Order: sequence, then C-alpha cells, then structure tokens
Amino acid sequence: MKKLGFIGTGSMGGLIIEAFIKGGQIKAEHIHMTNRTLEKAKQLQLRHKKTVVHHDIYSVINHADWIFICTKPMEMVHVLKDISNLLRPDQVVITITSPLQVEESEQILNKQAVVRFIPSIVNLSLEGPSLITYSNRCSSDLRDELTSLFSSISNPVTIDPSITRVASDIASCGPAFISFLIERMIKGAVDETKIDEKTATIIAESMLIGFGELLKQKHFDLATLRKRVTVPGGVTGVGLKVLQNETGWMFHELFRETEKKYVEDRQGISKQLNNKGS
Ligand SMILES: NC(=O)C1=CN([C@@H]2O[C@H](COP(=O)(O)OP(=O)(O)OC[C@H]3O[C@@H](n4cnc5c(N)ncnc54)[C@H](OP(=O)(O)O)[C@@H]3O)[C@@H](O)[C@H]2O)C=CC1
Ligand SMILES: O=C(O)[C@@H]1CCC=N1
Repeated sequence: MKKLGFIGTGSMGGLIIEAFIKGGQIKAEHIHMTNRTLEKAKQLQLRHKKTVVHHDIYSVINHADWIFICTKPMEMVHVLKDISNLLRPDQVVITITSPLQVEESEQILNKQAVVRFIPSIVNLSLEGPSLITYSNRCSSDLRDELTSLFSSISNPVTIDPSITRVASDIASCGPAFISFLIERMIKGAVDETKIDEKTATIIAESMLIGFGELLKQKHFDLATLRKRVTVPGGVTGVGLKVLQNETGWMFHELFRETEKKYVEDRQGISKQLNNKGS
C-alpha cells in the first residue's frame, strides 16, 4: 500500500487527509505529515492517532511514496526547490494549487512524475469534483492508481491547463460563492419578512441538501429543475425576473476578476521559478 506524505496540514491539507482516511482506501498509519507550525499537524493527529507527524519536510519525504504539497501558491516553488535533490526518482509529487502548472513543477524536480490535484472543500463529504492534470512523466499505470485514490474522495475531472482558473473557480471557489449567495437570500428574507435568521437558515440548508441529492440521483438537470418549479403564472417566475435583472453580468465580472488575480499569481510564480537562488 502506498504511503502518502503531506507538506502543509492547513485548511486544505488537513481536509484531504481527513477525507482520505474517511474514504477508506488509505489507512491512517500510512499518512506522514508535517506543517511549518507543527502544532497544527499534532492537532490533526489527535483525531487520527495512527497518523505520523514528522518534524521536517525531509523526514516526510523519507517515509512517503506520493507527496502532497499543500502550501499556499507562493510557498510551493520554495518547497519544491527544497526537496528536489532529495526525492527518489520513483516518488510522485502532487501539488494542489491552480497557478502552478505541472510542467513548471517538473522543471524544478529531476525525474519525478508530477500531478496537480485541485480539491474542493466539498470533498470532505466524499462528494463533488476534483480537478486533475497529469504530467507527461506519469505512466498510464500511475494515472490509473492515482485516479482510483482521488475517486475515493471525489469525482476527478481531468482538465486541460487552459481552463484551470475557471474550472477551479467553479469546483473549489464555488462552495464559497454559493454560500455567499444563500447567505444573501437568508438576509433578504430576514430583513423583508417576519422570518428569523435561525429558521431561514435551517430551511435554506435543508433545501440545499435536497437540491444536491436531486442532482446526484439525476432526476433533473439544472434547467429542467428550474422549469418544473416555475409554475406558469406563479410565484417563482416573479422571483426569477428579479434575479435575471439584478444578477445581470455579475458572473462575467466575477470570472474577469478571478482571472486577473490568477495572472498576478502566475507572475509571482514565474518570478520565483526564474530566481535560481531561492
Ligand atoms: N481552501 C480551499 O478551498 C482550496 C485551496 N486550494 C489550495 O490549497 C493550498 C493551501 O490552501 P489552504 O489550506 O487554504 O491554506 P493554509 O494557509 O490553511 O495552509 C497552508 C499550510 O501550509 C503550511 N506551510 C507553509 N509553508 C510550509 C513549509 N515550508 N513546510 C511545511 N508547511 C508549510 C502552513 O503552515 P503555517 O501553519 O505555519 O502557516 C499552512 O498550515 C493553496 O495553494 C490553495 O490554492 C485548492 C483548492 C481549494
Ligand atoms: O481562495 C483561494 O485562493 C483558493 C483556491 C481555490 C479555492 N480557494
């Protein structure tokens, strides 16, 4: 059984570890992890006693076969440079951030295969998408093995690098965007009617769970679902008209802005890649 290494057990690193253990394909004792602030890794170990905490990244790579780098984008190149000369050729490096392309990681490393696995917070429920890009160094057997691992916690979608930003906006930022919109729905309801926040939240969350289940059970696609709810001459149609007018080009603007941020991050990473010293 493969041993997994984790460098960075923050929000996402920690969540992926929890999901892999919950998914059942990986045993806790096969998880080797470290974090810059070691206490974070130790806290995680309190919940999964058999996981192994290491004091530094070098010890993690000595004990693991597949190594997940779960730091923020601007800390990733630094970590890759740090470990590049210490990795065995058969080890696999898995990055989880969108602005760093697999070819760029390969340039830093010597012979190791690189995979980019962009998770989503929803993977903690062992549901929802993850976005996968395999580098050319990944053999078809390795791709199959990794796809099987990723499938234990998500629905892996292989993406072309050209759609990385937008795919990640939908898969990974999407849960935050949807949460925001639902929070706005609750606030509107509370401000405009007699409903209290707690009741509105219970109803909204329950509606969302049912919504997800409907899609999962493939009863409807989005458009059919909307049509079925919209009784001709009824209330939904009135509300949808407001949404149509108010949302306008909102998401167009959102994707333009996230693209700008992506370009900024890509520039930061390019600078780090060209800086041979650091
Ligand atoms: N949050 C999300 O929903 C998603 C995030 N991602 C990607 O996941 C990555 C991590 O994001 P997130 O988990 O939210 O961020 P966090 O800041 O929560 O986690 C990053 C962790 O990396 C640790 N770290 C940094 N440098 C090192 C190092 N040299 N050695 C060991 N540990 C180190 C940090 O330690 P310390 O505790 O000291 O700060 C921190 O715990 C990002 O690249 C992001 O793009 C991808 C998809 C979704
Ligand atoms: O906000 C971010 O930058 C990360 C990337 C995808 C989701 N969260």
